[in-house]
Amino acid sequence: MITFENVSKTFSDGTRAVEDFSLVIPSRTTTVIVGSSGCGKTTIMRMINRMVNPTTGSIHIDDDDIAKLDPVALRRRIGYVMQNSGLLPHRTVLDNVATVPMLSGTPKKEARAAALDLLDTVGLDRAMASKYPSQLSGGQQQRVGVARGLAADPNILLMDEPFGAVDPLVRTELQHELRRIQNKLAKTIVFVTHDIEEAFLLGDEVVILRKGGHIAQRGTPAEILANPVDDFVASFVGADRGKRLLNIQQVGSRRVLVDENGAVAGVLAEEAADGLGHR
Ligand SMILES: Nc1ncnc2c1ncn2[C@@H]1O[C@H](COP(=O)(O)OP(=O)(O)OP(=O)(O)O)[C@@H](O)[C@H]1O
Repeated sequence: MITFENVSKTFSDGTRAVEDFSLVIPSRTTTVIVGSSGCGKTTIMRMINRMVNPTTGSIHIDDDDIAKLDPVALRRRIGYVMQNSGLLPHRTVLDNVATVPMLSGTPKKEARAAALDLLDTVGLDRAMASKYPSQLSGGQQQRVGVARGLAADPNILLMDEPFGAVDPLVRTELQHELRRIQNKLAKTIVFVTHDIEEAFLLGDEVVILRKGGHIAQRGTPAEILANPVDDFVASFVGADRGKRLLNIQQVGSRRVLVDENGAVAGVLAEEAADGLGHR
């Protein structure tokens, strides 16, 4: 569990990035922090591993006040995946993944063997192990980035717009891959994005921010969609434009769901079961 208590951050140039932010992030679930550019998402995330220190307030990981922990040791036990993978260009894929465990004292052979297993976990062919980052596609680089984030077997994984720079098809693939990995590993994932679709797909809990890190609403995707608390949230999730409204349309003996443009979104599950399962 990660607890923010009345956390504020004012940068040295006077920018008040985050004002009085309080949040409890439950363990072993994915919490997505979503909001427009500049609302403070990255600042909030970076305070968890002390890449940024709060001006006031406190952050606890379970019972530990992180201000009292050594930042380097803290960073080594928290996975971090960023938008442009941040891979070391002159190291192979395998060594990029094995580096952090080795810095923490894992013997080289063991770290490399674990890194190969991690390539399997993130869906990368082991043949990629000896390649250099520049020889990989953007999507493959992000997979390596995820493997590297998981390499120290951290309880907490911070992900800062990790799929923001890849094309939409690969992005969808990576999002589904992350769901698969999370179903298996159950880490405490804090994921930052400006994309509400991504937030709803990945988040067990979604936290929608306004500027200054003010929480507009938090809840499960279903709770937020069913009851946007105000016009800001309704607009952010597209509910105000009827974007989320599905209509039931009769097609022969079945009913399908269509979106606001009349495009087919799916079929009701019990009818699909009747129609497809009991033929
Ligand atoms: N090192 C810094 N010094 C001064 N101001 C900063 C610094 N880092 C961030 N800021 C400012 O703090 C505010 C919040 O920035 P932050 O990067 O947390 O937002 P964000 O929601 O992650 O935005 P984006 O989606 O564009 O990355 C912005 O106004 C930003 O310009």
